[in-house]
Amino acid sequence: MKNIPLILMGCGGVGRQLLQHIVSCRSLHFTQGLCLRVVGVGDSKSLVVTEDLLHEGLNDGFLLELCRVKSVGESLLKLLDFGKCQAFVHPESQGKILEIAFQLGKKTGLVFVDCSASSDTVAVLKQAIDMGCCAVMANKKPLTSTMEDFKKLFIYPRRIRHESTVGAGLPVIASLNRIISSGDPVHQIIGSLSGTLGYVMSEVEDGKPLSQVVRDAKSLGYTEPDPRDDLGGMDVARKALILARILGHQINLDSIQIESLYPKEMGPGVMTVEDFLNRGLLLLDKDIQDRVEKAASNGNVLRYVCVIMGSRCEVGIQELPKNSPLGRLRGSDNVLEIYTRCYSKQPLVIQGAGAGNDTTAAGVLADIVDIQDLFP
Ligand SMILES: NC(=O)C1=CN([C@@H]2O[C@H](COP(=O)(O)OP(=O)(O)OC[C@H]3O[C@@H](n4cnc5c(N)ncnc54)[C@H](OP(=O)(O)O)[C@@H]3O)[C@@H](O)[C@H]2O)C=CC1
Ligand SMILES: N[C@@H](CC=O)C(=O)O
Repeated sequence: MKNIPLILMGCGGVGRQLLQHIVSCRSLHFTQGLCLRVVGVGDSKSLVVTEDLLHEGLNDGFLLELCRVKSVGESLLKLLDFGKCQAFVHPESQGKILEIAFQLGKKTGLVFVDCSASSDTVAVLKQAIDMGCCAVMANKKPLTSTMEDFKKLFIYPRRIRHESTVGAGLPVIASLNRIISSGDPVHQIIGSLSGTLGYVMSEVEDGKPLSQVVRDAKSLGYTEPDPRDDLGGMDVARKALILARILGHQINLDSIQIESLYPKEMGPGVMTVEDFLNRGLLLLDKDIQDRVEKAASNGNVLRYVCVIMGSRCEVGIQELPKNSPLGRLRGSDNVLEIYTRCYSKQPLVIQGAGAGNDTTAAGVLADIVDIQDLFP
């Protein structure tokens, strides 16, 4: 039986869904000769760790209780009542995480799973990789900081997986990597890569106000913790940057042209998330409705589109024929068209659900299972 120990950073919507997938796939993994052993789970404030790091993971009852505790907004420390764990609070927890990486990295290949939405994890991930650990990420921020960080994270490319950073569970990164490995040059990528903006556009087309639709997208688990990351185009820009960097372009976020759907006066430094959701969005309803109606009068729809051509990346709204591949998209679906030498007239097309906790966590789980060859 292959034993894959992992430590989960972030137990919000995606992280908790991942734990539930791990528990419900126990017998499937058993038939595949695999056992995923969750040795620790952390959030922004604390960390819970199994008592016997070398031999035992947190048991399934504990993991399900953890999901319950976090889903009602309680602290991980509450789990001390459940027994069989040690708990640490920040900043002590950071030191503990690195101690575990040092203890288990070379010996077991411990997988760091980043389901946080934080930039802070990059430092831990880089050190953990240096200590022999693997990394699986849904979090885009570590891959979109400096080029130096990006290179350090990929110093052992076999040990890092991040399928869910682009298109959630869709096989975007795997397909692109196969194209690159085969030496087939990528000429252009065009896509609609935001589940939130896809959902927003198609619901506004159906006559619903933007303010309501964004709140719905948040409760469906499509948005980033701050939905302005989605509406401002930053989340799509991060995905574009990840794709461009995989293609070998050494660029940064500031080289990407980004169109925002909200003005600077509603930015994070000015309004809280709650204020934006309750007050700011209402002020945007009319403008977006007018734009959608104007496009409809031309037989068109609005889509938030990402274009990568060489090292040039742009993300923004385009008015497109209703019957085009991007125009036909509904709900949170993403679509990506990859044009290469082999796929020149007809692009390789990847389409399907592009957001949501279930599909994203499934993508993370598949990544963890995919690196099993590295484990004894
Ligand atoms: N939802 C989706 O459809 C998709 C999401 N993703 C990505 O998945 C990630 C998670 O998203 P989601 O679950 O919705 O986000 P949530 O906001 O629901 O959860 C984020 C979690 O990360 C924790 N956290 C914050 N900072 C740190 C830190 N420094 N160390 C450890 N944990 C930390 C938070 O802690 P606390 O509980 O204390 O706040 C929380 O538990 C994001 O990066 C997102 O971009 C990717 C593809 C699709
Ligand atoms: N907020 C993102 C989630 C996936 O990355 C989106 O809406 O696409």
